[in-house]
Amino acid sequence: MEPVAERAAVCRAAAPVPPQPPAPEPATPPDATRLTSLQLLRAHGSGPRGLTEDEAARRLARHGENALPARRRITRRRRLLHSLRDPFTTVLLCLGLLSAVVAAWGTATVICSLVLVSCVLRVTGEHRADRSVGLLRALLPTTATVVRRADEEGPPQAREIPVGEVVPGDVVRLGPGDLVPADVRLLRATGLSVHQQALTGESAPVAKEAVQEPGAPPPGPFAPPHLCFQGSSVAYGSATALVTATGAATRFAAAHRAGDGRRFTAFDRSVHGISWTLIRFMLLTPPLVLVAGAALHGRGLETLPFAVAVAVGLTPEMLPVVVTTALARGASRLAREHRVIVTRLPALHDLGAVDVLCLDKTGTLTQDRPVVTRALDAEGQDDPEVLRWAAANAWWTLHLADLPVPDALDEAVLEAAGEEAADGPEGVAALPFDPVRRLSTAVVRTPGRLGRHTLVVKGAVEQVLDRCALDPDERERLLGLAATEAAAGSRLLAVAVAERDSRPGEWTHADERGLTFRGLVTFGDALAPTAADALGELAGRGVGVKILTGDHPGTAAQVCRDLGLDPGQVLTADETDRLTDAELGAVARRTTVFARCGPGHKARIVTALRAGGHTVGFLGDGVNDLPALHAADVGLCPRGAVDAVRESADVVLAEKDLAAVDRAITAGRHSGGNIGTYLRITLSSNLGNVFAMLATALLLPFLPMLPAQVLVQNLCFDAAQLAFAYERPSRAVLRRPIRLRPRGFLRFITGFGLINAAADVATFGVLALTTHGTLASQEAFHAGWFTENLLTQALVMVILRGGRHAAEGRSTGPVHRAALGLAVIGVLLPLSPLGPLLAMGTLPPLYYALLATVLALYAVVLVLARRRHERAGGAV
Ligand SMILES: Nc1ncnc2c1ncn2[C@@H]1O[C@H](COP(=O)(O)OP(=O)(O)OP(=O)(O)O)[C@@H](O)[C@H]1O
Ligand SMILES: [Mg+2]
Repeated sequence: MEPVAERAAVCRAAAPVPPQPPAPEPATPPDATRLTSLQLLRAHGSGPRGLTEDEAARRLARHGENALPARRRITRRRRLLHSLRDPFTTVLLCLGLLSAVVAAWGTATVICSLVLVSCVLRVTGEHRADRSVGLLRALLPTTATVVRRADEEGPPQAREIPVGEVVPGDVVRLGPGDLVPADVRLLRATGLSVHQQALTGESAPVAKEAVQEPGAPPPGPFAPPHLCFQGSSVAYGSATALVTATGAATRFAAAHRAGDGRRFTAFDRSVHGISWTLIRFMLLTPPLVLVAGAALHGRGLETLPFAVAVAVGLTPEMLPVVVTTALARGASRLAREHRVIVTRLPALHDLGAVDVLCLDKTGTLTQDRPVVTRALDAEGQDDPEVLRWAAANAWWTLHLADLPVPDALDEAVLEAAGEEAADGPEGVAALPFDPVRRLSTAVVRTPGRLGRHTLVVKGAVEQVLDRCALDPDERERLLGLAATEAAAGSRLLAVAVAERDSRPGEWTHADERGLTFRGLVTFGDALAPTAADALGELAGRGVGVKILTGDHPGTAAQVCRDLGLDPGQVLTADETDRLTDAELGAVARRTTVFARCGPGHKARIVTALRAGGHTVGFLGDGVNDLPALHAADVGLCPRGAVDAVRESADVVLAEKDLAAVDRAITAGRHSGGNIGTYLRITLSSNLGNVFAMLATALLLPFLPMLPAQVLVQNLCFDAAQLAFAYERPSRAVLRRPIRLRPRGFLRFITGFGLINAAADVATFGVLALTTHGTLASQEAFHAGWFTENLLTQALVMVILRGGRHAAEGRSTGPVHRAALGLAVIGVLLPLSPLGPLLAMGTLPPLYYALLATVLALYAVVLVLARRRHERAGGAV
């Protein structure tokens, strides 16, 4: 390939604006929308030959680092505010306020301390997790190509620099898959389209062009066609542009300072869905207790602190802490052991829930190292002339469109053509490849015929044939020829040409018609070595794999067969276009291979699968995969993916290796499984306690527990349950997608909650018996109830934890140790000096003996219920 410096020289020769002497940078930013290109270059103290390195360094010191949107840090203050806005925290604070209003200062203080502890733990946890994500992200540097000079007299050199070092006034080059590093004004553009989804929500790429003297801009901050913005990326085409604003001064930063524009993912659907159900429960509890107290015992507002405490008892305050800790631990283990980087923590949970994984073919199932195997004419006979035309197309689209690097197919064509590629006819224009049209076109001077130009078009067979002058039979025959080649697993490019009179004006897509078909170039692309095994592993883990490719249906199907995956009936993107979203959802469920997909098709299929209730992961590396990556619950890409893809992926793999996806999914299930177990266990016992307390509150002439006791008990539970973040789940948990389905989940927590409540009520009977039926000693009752609650909680943790230690019959493990601690506190606290402080009395020894019997029975019932639940297919 031609060295970068030479290409910079080409750029200089073609640039319409003469070099400018350096001018000082303006105090206020010039108007990039209205000024002419020349005025704007001058206003920025720059020129088409770029800044000098010294000037760029000065500007970097003045303007600061050009941080990309996804990489901007969240401050601790913002994080704290965010955690206070968490629904549970809000409800807890309201309950605290309510307690303060009725002067229940003890309850109010305990609630506020709970909120404080959970917020502090959460903020520090998230901060630490984010810092490590940030450090890992730093291992994935994103670069921009700038044109700069060593000094005033030096020649312009195009070179890659970290995006953070781009400054206003820099001249940058953009190619397919590049992130737009800052806000820029286009100086020149060829077939440029950009994805502005992060800015405008619009998923289709938007065409952009250089306008030397702009008129009135269209409405909307991101609409001007001659401006591109940080936060967008190049879909296809190329450009040279002037940087007008960086970092916090960009329009994206201004528009998004307020919100973070997150999408709704599987994590939100499950954890948040459950949270809201609980909050409704919580809000219902205090009025219920008050009404019952008033109706049965004629109590008034004095019951309120108890009612509030019961509602607090229901809250899983530690949920955000357990979630963050479990995810952060999983993410750091993945990075350490498998070099897989999770760039958005909740994505790890979603990864554990993935039941459909969509893949592109090239580079994932195959190595994306295509090698030309044949060049054949329309009759299927070898014809080197076809390769020469393909090479002329590849060479001139690469050079005239300023593409930084050739794509893999072009590279293979140039490699196969060798010296001939450079010695071919001289090019005059190029329309670079775009994955929607699946074509690239170059216009060259016709060899030996003055005043004549030849249009050389190469691309997908169907698209090329559509532009050829052919009768339908011939077209069918040529499609058949291509299908035969594809059926052997080859990738294909069709080549067609047309001779035209030379002309001064621009060449456009409209010129690509009436072509003469010249033939096909076929490519071999070896299978990825680990793909076959990984596909088997994924199937074994209950993950359905779907291939979404831009390639020929025959090629895609054969690659699947070679890997031992049954392609079934291949669906082409044209066929999906004829289906409604609902129909596509149904068809997508049973289809494995989708061929000839453009970027929009890939995204639509992913969306249809998600709408059908699947949690979808998407793995891709090309710019044509970007919309689908955005549409999926989890976007994955290899480290070598184009910048735009890597910057928006949730999970970045060290290599293009499907086996790494399998490991990442396992890690996701590990963390997701722990979060699920935590939620199930915590909520079922919380709910059980609330049921029991409500029931006994109706029967007893006094409160079954004092508010302070409820809250201390709650604190003990919370501390013990942090252990779930550290547990190693059993292999059974890792065998299928982890999904918290709110309905099944609620059934679990009410079922096990009722068993828990039954144990509590049995204890109530025991207490009645041991205190000789008088129930006179309230303090003894409270102590007995407290001990029983903590012991049953410890039992539930051990029996329902489903951890590896449980499954493998071993007795150590974080949850086990925490349960033991809880049990010890449950027995000893009422007997310690703290007991009388919390108004707990001593119990007769007989109570402990009877309690042991209740607990033994409870354990048996729990084990039986767990078995039944597992037989019914439920997760523990
Ligand atoms: N440089 C190119 N010039 C012309 N046509 C091309 C070029 N690259 C690809 N094509 C055509 O476009 C088709 C689709 O390519 P695209 O890059 O969209 O998908 P892909 O990367 O092959 O597949 P996947 O989506 O599995 O990664 C190819 O099958 C080929 O026919
Ligand atoms: Mg691709």
